[in-house]
Amino acid sequence: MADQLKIGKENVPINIIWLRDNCRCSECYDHDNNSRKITTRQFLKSINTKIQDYTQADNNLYIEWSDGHKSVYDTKWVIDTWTENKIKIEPITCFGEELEKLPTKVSYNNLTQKECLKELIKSILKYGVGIITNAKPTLEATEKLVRFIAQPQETNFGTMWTVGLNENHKDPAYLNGPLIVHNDSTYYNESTGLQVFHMFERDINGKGGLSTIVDGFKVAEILKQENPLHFKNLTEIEIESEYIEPGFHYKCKGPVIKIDPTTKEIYQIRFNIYDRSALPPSRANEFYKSYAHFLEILDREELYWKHGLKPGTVVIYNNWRVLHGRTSFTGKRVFGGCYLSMTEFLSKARTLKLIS
Ligand SMILES: C[N+](C)(C)CCCC[C@H](N)C(=O)O
Ligand SMILES: O=C(O)CCC(=O)C(=O)O
Repeated sequence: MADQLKIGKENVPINIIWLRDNCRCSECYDHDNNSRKITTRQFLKSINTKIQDYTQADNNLYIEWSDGHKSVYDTKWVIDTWTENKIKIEPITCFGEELEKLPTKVSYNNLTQKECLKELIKSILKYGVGIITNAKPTLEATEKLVRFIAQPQETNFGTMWTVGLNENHKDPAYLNGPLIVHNDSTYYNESTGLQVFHMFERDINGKGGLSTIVDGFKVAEILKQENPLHFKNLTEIEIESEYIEPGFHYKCKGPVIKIDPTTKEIYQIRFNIYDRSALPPSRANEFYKSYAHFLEILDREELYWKHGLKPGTVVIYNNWRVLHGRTSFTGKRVFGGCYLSMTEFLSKARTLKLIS
């Protein structure tokens, strides 16, 4: 017997073992707790069962199995799940100017409205950037607004953090030199998902200190167009990032461009010049040539959105996509913010039905 059953108007072929594995009857699945109920032994037996009989009626699929088990499925659910027909928001890759113009700006007071919160999250999913205006420039107010999305992530930098105010972290971010655009926490096993920045205090006579923002997905797209082999190398060759400070020693290996093995879509850029460790990459020559090409693209002016962070305006970046840096500066410059984990951010987007 064939190992597939063709169902629905379009005769979509569905794998039979998978069908049985995903029986949604109350014996196999606990709908109250959203979890499978089946025992190991039942599972091992179910692998070998065949379809005895089946009918399709009223948008349902009824199956009688060779071991006597009976299943009823919603036909559309089966087809959508098997074909991975998900609700999603495709990223739109941007040059610098677009990064400035396209992201949604939501006023702080409107965040209590579900539709406005959805607009903000949609913007982060689409462009990698979301902006909140009319916020009070304090760490407390920033925390309050961030919590509309998810709880801030506790890391070695704290939960809500400030930069420019007696910190004791030994990292160039806390000095006043220029920072080449990068992604943060490339050394964590799961890099932080979102990065929230809010300027609290800036010396009016201070020079520089502009934020530099680049869409990393755009850089990867350009690299792929210009040299598919360089692109492939950066999706395959793993490099290590490392971060050390008293009490902490993080290390994580991975490629610069992470792609989903099934969909082939890019889902993370892991680029940080400062935290790249000395561990030799495999295929070193190929790696360096490809990495140099990535850097050479990063030198192009048209990719940059350059702006001064302002008190009252909170900028949120997808740290798995957007690279951020800054120009060197003089004078007092105090900003704060936090990280949000990608896990929590995506969970929120799902509860708002923006993605599935
Ligand atoms: C954002 N905050 C100032 C808290 C931390 C900075 C972390 C800097 C580190 N080199 C990295 O890129 O991950
Ligand atoms: O000073 C800034 O604007 C950015 C600092 C930075 O890159 C960071 O904290 O990760």
